[in-house]
Amino acid sequence: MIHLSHVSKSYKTSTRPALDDISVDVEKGEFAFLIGPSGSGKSTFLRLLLREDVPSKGEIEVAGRDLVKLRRSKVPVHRRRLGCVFQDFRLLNNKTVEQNVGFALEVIGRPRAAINKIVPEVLELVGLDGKSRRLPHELSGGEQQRVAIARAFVNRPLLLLADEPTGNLDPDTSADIMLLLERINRTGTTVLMATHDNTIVDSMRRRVIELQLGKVVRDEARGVYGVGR
Ligand SMILES: Nc1ncnc2c1ncn2[C@@H]1O[C@H](COP(=O)(O)OP(=O)(O)OP(=O)(O)O)[C@@H](O)[C@H]1O
Repeated sequence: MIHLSHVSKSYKTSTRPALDDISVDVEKGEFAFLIGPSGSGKSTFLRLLLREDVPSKGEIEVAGRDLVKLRRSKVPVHRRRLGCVFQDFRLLNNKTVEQNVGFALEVIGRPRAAINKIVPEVLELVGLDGKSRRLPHELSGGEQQRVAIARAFVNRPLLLLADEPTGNLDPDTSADIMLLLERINRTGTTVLMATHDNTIVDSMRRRVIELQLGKVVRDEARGVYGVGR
């Protein structure tokens, strides 16, 4: 699903590369954590997968697409096959829950009848049935993140990228969000999650890819957050 081969990324204004000769493969259906201290390159990694940027060196393939050769005009089609969730939810504040989720289908031209059928199903999956008419500010942080996950999942993406999705949530709410991401993973969606949350990583015992100063320093099948911590 994700194939990186000898990928480096240098920013013009920075002396050391943000990513330095990274080779990583993530298979279809995997659930993997991307961890590492601030500045280790996690966001850069995710940005390359989204094709928000291109590597300075190396090869990247996501869902069978070569992202280095991908034409600019094909980038939106690539992004539609991915779902994204962020720490700050990024909902449309003037739209209701169902409109936020439905919008993801509208922009790809799905007919209204399909949207009206799919949105309630996905809201039920994320545990938000009954709250479809609320605005984001009428929801708790955990509920807002559920809306963001519903929106990311409504197109049935092959790959879900999550950048610190529990960063603004308390531990109990974070655990609920992780159950939801696991449920989504069980539908066959590959999940890659960047996080600083050691409790979550330690409790899930999934694959851990650890970056430090732009290099992969650990890649463990059932890892914990910190070795020996
Ligand atoms: N647009 C940019 N221009 C120049 N340097 C950048 C840019 N974006 C990131 N960097 C540098 O690249 C390195 C990796 O940053 P990145 O944001 O990928 O780390 P991170 O692991 O996501 O950190 P955090 O956990 O704080 O979000 C850092 O040294 C950062 O200063």
